Amino acid sequence: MGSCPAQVVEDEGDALLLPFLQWCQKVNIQLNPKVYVSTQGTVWQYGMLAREDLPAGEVIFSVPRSALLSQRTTRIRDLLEKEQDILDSSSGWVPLLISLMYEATDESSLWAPYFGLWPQLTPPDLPMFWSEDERLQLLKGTGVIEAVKGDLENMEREYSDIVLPFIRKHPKMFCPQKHSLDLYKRMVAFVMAYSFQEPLQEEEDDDDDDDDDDEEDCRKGTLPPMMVPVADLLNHVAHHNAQLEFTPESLRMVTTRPVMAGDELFNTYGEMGNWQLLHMYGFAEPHPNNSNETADIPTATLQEAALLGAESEEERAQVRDRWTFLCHMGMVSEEGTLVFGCEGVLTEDELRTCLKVSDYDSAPIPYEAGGGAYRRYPSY
Ligand SMILES: C[S@@+](CC[C@H](N)C(=O)[O-])C[C@H]1O[C@@H](n2cnc3c(N)ncnc32)[C@H](O)[C@@H]1O
Repeated sequence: MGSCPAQVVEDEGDALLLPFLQWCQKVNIQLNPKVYVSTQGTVWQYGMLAREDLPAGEVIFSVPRSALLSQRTTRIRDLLEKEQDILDSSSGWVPLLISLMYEATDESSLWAPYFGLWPQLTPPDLPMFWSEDERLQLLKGTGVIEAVKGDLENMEREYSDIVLPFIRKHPKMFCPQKHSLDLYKRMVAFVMAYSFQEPLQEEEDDDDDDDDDDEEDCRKGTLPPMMVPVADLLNHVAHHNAQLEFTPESLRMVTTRPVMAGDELFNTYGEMGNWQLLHMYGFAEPHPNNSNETADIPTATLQEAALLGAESEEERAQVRDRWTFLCHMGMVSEEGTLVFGCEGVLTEDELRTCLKVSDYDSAPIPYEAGGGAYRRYPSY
């Protein structure tokens, strides 16, 4: 499958691509010659396109695990392991973020040609970089405003409470001027929009030397995110035509349906509505392309509506009492959300409960279950 870099770069005008593709060859990332990387003919900057027709099931590239950039592969891996107790955080992203700050600011890093694709390490234009006024004006009524508020608070707290003390403890390797809060935020944006999270394997090999590490990594029910060069050049659409597969030796991007010559190859970043895409990736799919689109209504809004509909103080008191009771029971919460997908309600149990709380207990629920739990995102 391997091919020389010049075969996989179409727009030779892009001076950054060729060194990156030469690096890919050096680290044994195998690119199928039937595809090429380009900034021309893609939905957003870098992307991958088919040079020839591709059948479903074709491997378009494979990335050996040694080329992944994670807290396990960075040159500061031993230090991160030694300091893991002070690097613990609710997001679980701190070790990767420190690894990225270290590798991205060192020209001798193995991953320097990878970071070289984004000069000045300019992150995508996520709403977290917009002004608060812009967010309030342009994103009113979406979940993005609250989500970004939480992200910014988390980032600032994590940087001052965990990252800065770590940086000061290791002055030979880090300095606060270079490894600043601004750089930290940009790295968070890269992790948000470019990283991958490997699904947890159900069975662990008992003899595996890495068992203790894996246990540590899995303690929050997910493995930590990692950077996957080349895989992160693919853009996303809901109706995607490729997806990433994980094998013990490598990660492989495989077509999920036939792709015609000239078409862009699209990965899936997950089943996400437009507000979630905007929050995490800074774009939304034009209507009606996003088959994962949802309308999300905070459960608290339903309670407010029930209170407005109550006709007496006694009825209002009843609504409040029932709501408080169900909050105590853990059946609804102030932060909960009702999610309506294109095909039906994705949070049917919560909707049923809320309607009961809201004194509409005799009303039939006119929706079919949409199937599947509402996908949650890391609180970043
Ligand atoms: C994993 S990167 C993909 C590579 C990216 N095109 C680049 O040039 O670096 C994810 C970013 O690509 C862009 N992107 C991905 N899919 C997109 C789409 N369908 N429409 C617009 N932008 C998209 C967004 O800026 C997103 O944050």
